[in-house]
Amino acid sequence: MNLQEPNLLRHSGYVDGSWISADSGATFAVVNPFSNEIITRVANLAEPETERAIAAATLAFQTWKQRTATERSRILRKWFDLLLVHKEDLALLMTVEQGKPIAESRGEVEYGASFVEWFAEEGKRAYGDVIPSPRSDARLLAIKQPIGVVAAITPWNFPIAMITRKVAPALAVGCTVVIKPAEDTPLSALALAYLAEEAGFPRGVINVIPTDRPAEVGHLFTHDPRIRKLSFTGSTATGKKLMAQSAGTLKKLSLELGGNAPFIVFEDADLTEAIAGAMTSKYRNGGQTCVCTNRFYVHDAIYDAFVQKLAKAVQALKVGDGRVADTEIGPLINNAAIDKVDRLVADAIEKGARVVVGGGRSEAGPRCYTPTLLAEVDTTMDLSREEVFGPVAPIFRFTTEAEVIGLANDTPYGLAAYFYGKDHARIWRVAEALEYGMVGINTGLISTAVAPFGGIKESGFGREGSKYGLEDYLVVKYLCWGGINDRTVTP
Ligand SMILES: NC(=O)c1ccc[n+]([C@@H]2O[C@H](COP(=O)([O-])OP(=O)(O)OC[C@H]3O[C@@H](n4cnc5c(N)ncnc54)[C@H](O)[C@@H]3O)[C@@H](O)[C@H]2O)c1
Ligand SMILES: O=C[C@H](O)CS(=O)(=O)O
Repeated sequence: MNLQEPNLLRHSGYVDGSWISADSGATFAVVNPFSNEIITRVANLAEPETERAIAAATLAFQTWKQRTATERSRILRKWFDLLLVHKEDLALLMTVEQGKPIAESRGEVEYGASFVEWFAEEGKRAYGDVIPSPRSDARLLAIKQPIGVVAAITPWNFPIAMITRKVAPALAVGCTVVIKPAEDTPLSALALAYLAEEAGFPRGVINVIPTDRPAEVGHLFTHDPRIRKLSFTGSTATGKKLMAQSAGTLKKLSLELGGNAPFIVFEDADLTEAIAGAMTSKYRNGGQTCVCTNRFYVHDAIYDAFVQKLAKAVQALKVGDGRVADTEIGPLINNAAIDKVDRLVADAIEKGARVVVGGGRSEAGPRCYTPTLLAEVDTTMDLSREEVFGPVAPIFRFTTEAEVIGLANDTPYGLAAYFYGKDHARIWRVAEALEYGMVGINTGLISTAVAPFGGIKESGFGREGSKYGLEDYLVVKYLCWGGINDRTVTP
């Protein structure tokens, strides 16, 4: 892999300002999901090294929180600048370890950097309140303070953005962080740490624990009382485990979990716009995003036209090595992922779904799946309930607004939903009726650092990005200041 800055390819953990090997000397392989080749090996850190990272973050918190928001902002801004200067190298590292097309990797570097830029400024606005006092002899205030040491556990599908979306607000308000990236994609996380060191973050403020032993490290994160906040992005199943494990030390939690996004097309929708939105919300990162459409609901009156138009766009998608400039669909992350997609498609076909495009593995690579479109699907099929996390578009029919709202909400998940239509009154009704944390209206792309990202129900809680994203790393302290009356004056 030819990097302009070879130092960005890191093989060690980053603890207390040092690049360290595992105490045991153990390493684990990082594999290119397209070629199945080992890219490199990385230090396999475990509990002892993690304990040292927590100790370092705890010590560093005492001084980092004393810096002014302006001083912290300047270091975050420098980090943002470095991320953009090294965009090409970071994108190549990401494509090689995660598989996404290089154009999407470049986009993610910019998207991830935008959280650093946004919170470099937002950290200066952790405003409190002066409260009108009910007593003449006292003054009341509410101030905001950093919660403390933050543990961040992040997924493989956005190996930069899911980290910066957490650590940028945490660092901006004065918290320190210990990050456990996904075992599939540690290289992006370690490159982030390298550039953070270059930007001037003091030792112990940022720590990265590469490991293929997530449960062991996670157990320490959830049980150590010095960790005051756990921010997790990943599957709902893992989120539930971590929440239960955190109960003993009552940690503040942010959980960004699984999704099952509906995409509704009403009979008055602009079909061209709806097709464009469908392609974006379904096939980005090969369908491996938490906000990807999982179920399409198309009004009966336009069903055939929609299927025909979407099929044409899906057939044109180029599958292959993410390093090739015009690749649009890369490999799935691992064998378990492609086996799951295979299982869900086979189940749907067995239960009567009609394959319009694709329907099986692609010859482009061992973990490549052909972009697939299934028609005449119904709720007996597993893919109507399970998150496919692959390039598969199942298209359901509906006839009334009430029917489709019921279908769309019939899931334990509540992350993102999308719908296309022109009737203004219906837009309000549907936007308010959908039980999701985020709703795209006549658009298939909603994610930005300036808006609150997050779900409800079993998609988790907490918000990332926007002014709301700052609150997840703050605590409110109430000050009641008595003795205000002038005691030299006799009443
Ligand atoms: N809501 C969001 O913002 C968002 C974003 C990206 C992905 N996701 C969800 O994540 C899932 C896909 O990611 P994934 O397969 O990596 O999820 P995952 O839950 O398997 O892994 C996520 C992270 O948790 C770690 N982990 C796994 N088991 C653990 C344990 N017992 N203790 C501590 N850490 C543990 C992993 O090593 C990884 O770092 C999908 O469900 C997707 O919807 C959600
Ligand atoms: O998959 C999870 C990410 O949050 C998707 S997005 O890039 O933020 O839309």
